[in-house]
Amino acid sequence: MKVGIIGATGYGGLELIRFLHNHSEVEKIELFTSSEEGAIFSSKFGHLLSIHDTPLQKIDAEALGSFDVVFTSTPSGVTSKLLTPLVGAGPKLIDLSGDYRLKESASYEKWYKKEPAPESIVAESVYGLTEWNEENIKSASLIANPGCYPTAVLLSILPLLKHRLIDPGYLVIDAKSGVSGAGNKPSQITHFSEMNENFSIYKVNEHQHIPEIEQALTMFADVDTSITFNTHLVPMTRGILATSYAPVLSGVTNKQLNDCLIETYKNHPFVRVIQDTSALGTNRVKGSNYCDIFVQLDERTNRATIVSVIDNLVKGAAGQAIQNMNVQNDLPQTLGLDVIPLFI
Ligand SMILES: NC(=O)C1=CN([C@@H]2O[C@H](COP(=O)(O)OP(=O)(O)OC[C@H]3O[C@@H](n4cnc5c(N)ncnc54)[C@H](OP(=O)(O)O)[C@@H]3O)[C@@H](O)[C@H]2O)C=CC1
Ligand SMILES: CC(=O)N[C@@H](CCC(=O)OP(=O)(O)O)C(=O)O
Repeated sequence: MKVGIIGATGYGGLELIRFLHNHSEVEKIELFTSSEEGAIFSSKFGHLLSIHDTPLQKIDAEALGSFDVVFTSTPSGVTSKLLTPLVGAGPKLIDLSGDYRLKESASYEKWYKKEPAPESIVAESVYGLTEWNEENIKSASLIANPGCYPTAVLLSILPLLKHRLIDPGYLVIDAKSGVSGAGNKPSQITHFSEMNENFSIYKVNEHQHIPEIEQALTMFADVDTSITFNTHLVPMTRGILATSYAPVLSGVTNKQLNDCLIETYKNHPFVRVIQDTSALGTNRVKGSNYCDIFVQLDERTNRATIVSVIDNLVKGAAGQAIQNMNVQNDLPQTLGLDVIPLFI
């Protein structure tokens, strides 16, 4: 396959390159830029010396039309403008931004405060939460890859909601992310001297992933609810840990909660149900496409504590995007992604 990456110089783009380089069905990877046309990639990113010594190319819809797959790993609001000319032009499209995830334009405008993508294109796009939408992904021409937080949260709570084991009315989700989640553009909140030795909350009750999570709960678990969801920045580079709290429904046991997760994911290689909290942390998934999940019933309060961890740049972005490319092209889901987490 011939693959193009728009936004290759960003963190998501670099991770796409890292995994696609080892993908046995990818023969060619070409890199596209909005700002650095002609620059030799490895002179900008020295770790790719003798691996990607090719020049960055100008984004050109006509040239991209001849590719089998095109990934966009560019900012929300910008992406839909770049992708519109490519829709229906030939390549299968996989977008890592938020531009095609929300089905209602008004919701996108409200939460992203940007101009929405054309409605007809959004209607055609398929939400790429791989483990939950495989059949639709197979035939998708445009995949809206999920956000990093929604990936972590949804994989852990969807089975329990779908099987009516927890109460959807009182879902509280507390999520923490490493700084690479904010991309490569420096800002006040990610400035080393203000982020280091600091643990902060941001976008309180107004994170753009709230409507995405709620939409997916309706789509996959037939649950219509409003969640409390808040996000925190942790002074580390990679990883998300999300803890969700929900009352269990009458009579539900700890075993039922765990059995539900184990049964749901028994044939899904990237989701691991963890029984022991000493094996739960962002370093257990770092650099890999795994999502580790854990659930425990607090019998004192009758509430479930549900935890999930991912690497935001892999299962939360580039890894899941390649997993989706594999499904879309009838390849084994693990192709190119079969790596052991970094751990240390
Ligand atoms: N970081 C994360 O953990 C996750 C990110 N995402 C989403 O994936 C996308 C990429 O994220 P990430 O790689 O972190 O972002 P980065 O900010 O690291 O990189 C984005 C890249 O997009 C390109 N770009 C910037 N502005 C424009 C523009 N106006 N027109 C065209 N290209 C532009 C730039 O490359 P160049 O200048 O070479 O064109 C830049 O390197 C974003 O939409 C993000 O929200 C999703 C899940 C997780
Ligand atoms: C740490 C950090 O800042 N993380 C980002 C996640 C970015 C992302 O995935 O946003 P999209 O929905 O635009 O793809 C955030 O909280 O906004």
